[in-house]
Amino acid sequence: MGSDQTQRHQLAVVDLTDESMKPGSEAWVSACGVVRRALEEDGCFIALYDKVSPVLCDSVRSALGEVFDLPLETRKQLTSNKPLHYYLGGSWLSLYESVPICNVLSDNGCQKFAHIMWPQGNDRFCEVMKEYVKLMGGLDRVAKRMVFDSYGVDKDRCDSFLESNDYMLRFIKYRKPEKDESELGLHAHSDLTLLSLLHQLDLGGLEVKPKGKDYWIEVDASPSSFVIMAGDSLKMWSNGRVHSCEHRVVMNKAERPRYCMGLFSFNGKTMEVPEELVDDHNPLRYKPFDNYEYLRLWNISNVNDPAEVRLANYCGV
Ligand SMILES: O=C(O)CCC(=O)C(=O)O
Ligand SMILES: [Fe+2]
Repeated sequence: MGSDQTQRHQLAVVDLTDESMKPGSEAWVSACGVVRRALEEDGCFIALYDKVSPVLCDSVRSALGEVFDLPLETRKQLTSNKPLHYYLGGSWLSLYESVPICNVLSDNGCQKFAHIMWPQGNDRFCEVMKEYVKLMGGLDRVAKRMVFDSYGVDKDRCDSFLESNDYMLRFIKYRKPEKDESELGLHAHSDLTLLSLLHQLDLGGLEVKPKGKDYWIEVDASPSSFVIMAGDSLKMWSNGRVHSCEHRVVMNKAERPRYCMGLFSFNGKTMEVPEELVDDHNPLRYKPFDNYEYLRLWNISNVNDPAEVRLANYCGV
């Protein structure tokens, strides 16, 4: 281990602000290769994406503040019949807290959330969040199209897959640790998602462990970059080729609370490994997969299991 090794290993950066980045173009084909390698080796890459303007970022920071200024009892009202789509915090998550907007890309996702948080209404909040999640949703779609392209799965299949994707946005906050308290904001884990898009709008603290390595890479915070991570469900879809990104949050430099936004995607329909990803060298590893049933099986006793073990237990061939 050691800082030497860490410094030599840099996460891949893909510039999506580049106007020439259109499907089929040279820039696109080359970026698809970078994305595939990054997801297979590190489970993530950094997307530079300037569509979320500095003004919008400021408004999103204010929206985060507004959500966490509400009484705890109000924030805890966020429940859903979908597994893990509820308020998280307290107990073993001592510094971390997060509040979800479920079905956030549906027409009334933000309004439903705002209505529970502010029964008198909050039109400004809805306007800001709708604009923000539309842009983040666009980024998610570009990333998935790149993944499909890179494995030779065609656009129509990608479009029909995207239609059944379901999105949750989380407002995430970590309080500053007290003196003598652990600085671990969020323990090492991989997400159960297809993709997780993380926007460190404020302070850094996110760290990623590349596949098979024993060191962590710090991910710098920047309003114009997003961390795009593969979760267990994309690993399953890719027949195990994509690495479900191992990550954690460390609050060792924070003199104030840390805020972050996360867009998490799941699939609403049963998923199967595409035939393009199965051959003699890569025999089928997973049976058809129900994303929500998989979420339902998650619990505190398997939180530390590697994605590999969780997937093998749930849908291994
Ligand atoms: O706060 C972050 O940067 C990461 C959050 C995270 O990993 C999660 O909510 O699953
Ligand atoms: Fe995570």
